[in-house]
Amino acid sequence: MKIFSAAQIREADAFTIAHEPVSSTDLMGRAAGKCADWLMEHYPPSHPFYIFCGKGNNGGDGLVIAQKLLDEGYVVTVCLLEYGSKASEDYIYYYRRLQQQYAGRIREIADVTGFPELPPSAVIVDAIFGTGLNKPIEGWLAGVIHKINDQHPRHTIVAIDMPSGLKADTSSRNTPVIQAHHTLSFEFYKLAFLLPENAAVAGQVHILPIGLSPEYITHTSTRYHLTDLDMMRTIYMPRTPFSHKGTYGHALLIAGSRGKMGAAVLSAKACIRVGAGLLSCHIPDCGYDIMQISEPCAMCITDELPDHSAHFHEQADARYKTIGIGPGLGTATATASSLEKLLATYKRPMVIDADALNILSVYPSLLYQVPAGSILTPHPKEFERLFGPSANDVERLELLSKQAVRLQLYILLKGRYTAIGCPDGAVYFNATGNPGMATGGSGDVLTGILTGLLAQDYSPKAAVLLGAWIHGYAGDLAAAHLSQEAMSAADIISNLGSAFMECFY
Ligand SMILES: NC(=O)C1=CN([C@@H]2O[C@H](COP(=O)(O)OP(=O)(O)OC[C@H]3O[C@@H](n4cnc5c(N)ncnc54)[C@H](OP(=O)(O)O)[C@@H]3O)[C@@H](O)[C@H]2O)[C@@H](O)CC1
Ligand SMILES: Nc1ncnc2c1ncn2[C@@H]1O[C@H](COP(=O)(O)OP(=O)(O)O)[C@@H](O)[C@H]1O
Ligand SMILES: [K+]
Repeated sequence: MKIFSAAQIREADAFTIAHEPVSSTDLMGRAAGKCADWLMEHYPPSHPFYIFCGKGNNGGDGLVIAQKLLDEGYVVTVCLLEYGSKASEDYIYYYRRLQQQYAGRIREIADVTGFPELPPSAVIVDAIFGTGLNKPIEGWLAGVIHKINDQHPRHTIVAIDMPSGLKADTSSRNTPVIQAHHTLSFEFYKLAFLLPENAAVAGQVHILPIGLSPEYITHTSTRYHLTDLDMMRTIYMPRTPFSHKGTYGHALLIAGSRGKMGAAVLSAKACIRVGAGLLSCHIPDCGYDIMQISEPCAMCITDELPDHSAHFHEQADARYKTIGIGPGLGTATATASSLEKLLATYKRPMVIDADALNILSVYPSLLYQVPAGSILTPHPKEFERLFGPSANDVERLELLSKQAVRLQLYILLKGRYTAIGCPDGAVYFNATGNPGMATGGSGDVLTGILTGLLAQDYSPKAAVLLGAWIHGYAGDLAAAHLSQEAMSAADIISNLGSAFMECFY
């Protein structure tokens, strides 16, 4: 799914109005009508509604919602915020209609003292500002936003299109924003919903299709995308009947050190579970029994050193379709030196994670030696060590995209919506996964998955998109069976089979 900017959403709106054709008044009626239907499906008429409206088209949506709820017998109070701006034409149209039938339900608020007392079980609808927000909210309007947020523990807050105060494409850090329980957003995810810094504001996001022009959507390009199952089904490659283990590639995993062999085992298991043909693991001598017993499907090469690895560059030759390096590896000087030698000779796309990334952040010139098309998988702290700090999440995404282009790498920045920067500048957000995956070892599993997919001849782009998806999907199945609390990284691996079955069989 493409993620459009506020300006592109306005264009989509105008294109639809011109080409469907449909009047802008009717498009508002259609869009807001969907919200009213959603509200009536989720809240019976025993809930009194308080609908706060600005004077633009977001406010117009609020007026349409009010009219529909009142027509259906709901108890509605419409709070019009009078902040001096000129009302939009569609707002005026729907205001007149509401005024004719339900004048008694309308209140004007021009000051925070006009904020109503809310009865128990009231539902607040935030139709103050949407994608037309053009400056931070200040003065008494900010007071209203705070008053609404004060109700958060007692009353449900449903935002229309955007929580008011939230900017669609730029950071809204340290500005007043509605904290909604639900956001009913039209047609598209907005970038703002996917940023960790906005975790507290949008609540559950529900995308309501409103029939914006499919032609505009298809032909307009965007930097940001959200992955979905349809996209994954175009990427997934079923195994072929006459194939053999050679068809699916021989991967080399370089991982583990004393006390961190678990990371290597988790990666190895995941690599095998996504279908790599063969897996060899380069591990320190102390890990030999651990690996052989834990994962009999993997072959082992032990380093000359007992506790960490420093000779893996001697192994890393063209026999291997790809290499995954980093989980539990340690950052000893000898390990760093072996990584430097490996990067000087091995030229196929590989997966670089954890301690291998930490080594790169200490020796940044090595970043230029990483084979083009390789996948780096930093969590936010590792990303900052590699590429420096950012003032906010939007700037960090811009940095992600810029570095992916500059280095011609895929950079997978982990999080709730893992963001994948591509060498062409595009950024894909992964839609699967849950907080149960915030547990040691989840990232090691991801490294194994990505390595296993690259081994099978998935292109780096296909591997990184599918890998992030199936990792999160398996995590979601694990959480559904076990709870987010009880699941472990090993349970992500156990659920990879069901994830493939559900998504692709
Ligand atoms: N996507 C679609 O296709 C469809 C979209 N639709 C809806 O349209 C919405 C966008 O509507 P929009 O463009 O009229 O802007 P909106 O968010 O109402 O804000 C404008 C108002 O806010 C004011 N204002 C802004 N910032 C302010 C501030 N900080 N402090 C104070 N005032 C501020 C601004 O005042 P001004 O600056 O002009 O004086 C003006 O009054 C969109 O989110 C969706 O809900 C549907 O109806 C139909 C299909
Ligand atoms: N709240 C969350 N929602 C979705 N995915 C999550 C969440 N928290 C963590 N994850 C995923 O779990 C993995 C954690 O990786 P990482 O931090 O490297 O863990 P570790 O180093 O312990 O293996 C990442 O793929 C990340 O996207
Ligand atoms: K809103």
